[in-house]
Amino acid sequence: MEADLEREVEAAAVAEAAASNNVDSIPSASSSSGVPLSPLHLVVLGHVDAGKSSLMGRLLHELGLVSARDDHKFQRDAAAAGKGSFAWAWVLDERPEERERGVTVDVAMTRFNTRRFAVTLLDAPGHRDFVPNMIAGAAQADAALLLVDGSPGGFEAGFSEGTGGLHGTPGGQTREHAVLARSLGIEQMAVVISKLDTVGYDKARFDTIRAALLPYLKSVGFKESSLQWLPASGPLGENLVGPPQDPNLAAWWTSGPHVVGAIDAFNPRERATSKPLRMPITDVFKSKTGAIVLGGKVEGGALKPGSKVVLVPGPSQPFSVRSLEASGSPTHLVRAGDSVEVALVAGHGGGAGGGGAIDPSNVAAGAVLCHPDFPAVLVTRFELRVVVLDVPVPLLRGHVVTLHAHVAREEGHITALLATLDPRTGDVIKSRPRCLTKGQTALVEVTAVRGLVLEEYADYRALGRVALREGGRTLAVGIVTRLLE
Ligand SMILES: Nc1nc2c(ncn2[C@@H]2O[C@H](COP(=O)(O)OP(=O)(O)OP(=O)(O)O)[C@@H](O)[C@H]2O)c(=O)[nH]1
Repeated sequence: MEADLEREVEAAAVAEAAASNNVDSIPSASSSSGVPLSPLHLVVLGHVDAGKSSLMGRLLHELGLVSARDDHKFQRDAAAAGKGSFAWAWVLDERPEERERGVTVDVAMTRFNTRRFAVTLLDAPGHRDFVPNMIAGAAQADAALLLVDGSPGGFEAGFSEGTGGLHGTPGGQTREHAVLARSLGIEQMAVVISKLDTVGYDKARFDTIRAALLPYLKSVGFKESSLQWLPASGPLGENLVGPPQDPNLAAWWTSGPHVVGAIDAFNPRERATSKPLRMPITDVFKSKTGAIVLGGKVEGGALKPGSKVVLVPGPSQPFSVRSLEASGSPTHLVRAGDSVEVALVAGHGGGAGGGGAIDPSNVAAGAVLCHPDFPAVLVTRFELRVVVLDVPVPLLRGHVVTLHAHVAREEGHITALLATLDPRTGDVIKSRPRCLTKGQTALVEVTAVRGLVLEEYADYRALGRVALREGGRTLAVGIVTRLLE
């Protein structure tokens, strides 16, 4: 991202760390040897067919998390469907839906432990049509694996630039995912180059892809020191949990990390425990006992059974937390950074079937659970500092856009072009420009049709980032500088 955005991101990180009171060193899970584990939300990104699902499916198998029976079933079902080569992907892609759900943001979520982390894995779809789901996944993530197809022509397809003009084609998802991930707050990423078996594990191909991709990743705001690079193959099980076995790869990949090693090399995120409770909702369902259960990641604050909460937007009366689950296990405390399921009862006590005032089908993905004394506000007009991406035509006042913020999606339009800015100093270059073109940094005013839960970025990073999209393209990404209405 541009230098000013970068600075703000860093300043906010320092402020957040200072405010977090060190409650954060309390771990929420421990490894088999009793070593405390930090939570890590990891999103897997990459162009369609880059090998994301196969890699993660095989990794779960290598970690012993897929039973032999399921393994067999996936191979058999995938083969029967004429998609034998997709068998590993089915581990993640084929999830039975047992519960009666209201909203679900369609990002496959799986948990596993590494030596240092209790990982919540978010497998985001690579197809362009599913970029909104990818945004929801990346918005919750602390780090990313970016899968890049190393086969002949594969990298080039994913890294293609869009063609300009109104009817031009958008660029590959390697580009779009990288810029979105960075703008949604992901600072550390491991680039995993897959399918090198198709070129005999040619080191030159690995080096060429790295040389082409690194300048781009730096230009969108990743620091070189926060990037890792490694080869791996999901279907062939190469370099996932141990050193490569194929002699052609082992010949030159001698001291670099394998996938699990790269995950363990990420830094844990500071937990914003001292901030007001904010939990954007990704999932709503009724438990077997009839209680309303909300799923999502706690971005700030903490919760325990008995805590009073409100849903914004939602019914005005508070609810009580009846029980909590984190990483699939019941718990008495959840804090910023945890992925949780919160069972609610009506605030005045309720019964087993309490919380009935929330109808699962009426909860929008992106509603936010808050403390009743510090509720979030629903905003319809706000100011954004944006970087304009690969727009087919210049952006004008009145431009209709889809707004993506944390896991929320809402229709809106650009109500004013306030100024173009110097990306380094933030100084105004031109007030009230007539249009915005690719690469410009600008201050714009945006109106949302129905309202979004947003925070000013300086106050609350996780709820202060917005992406503007239209017709399958990301037009601009930015941070919320002022809430106006
Ligand atoms: N030869 C080879 N094929 C691979 C490798 N990784 C994945 N594939 C194949 O590539 C195809 C796509 O793999 P997926 O894992 O479904 O790709 P994806 O990135 O999850 O795809 P989307 O979720 O649709 O974006 C499948 O046929 C895989 O078997 C690899 O390292 N080598």
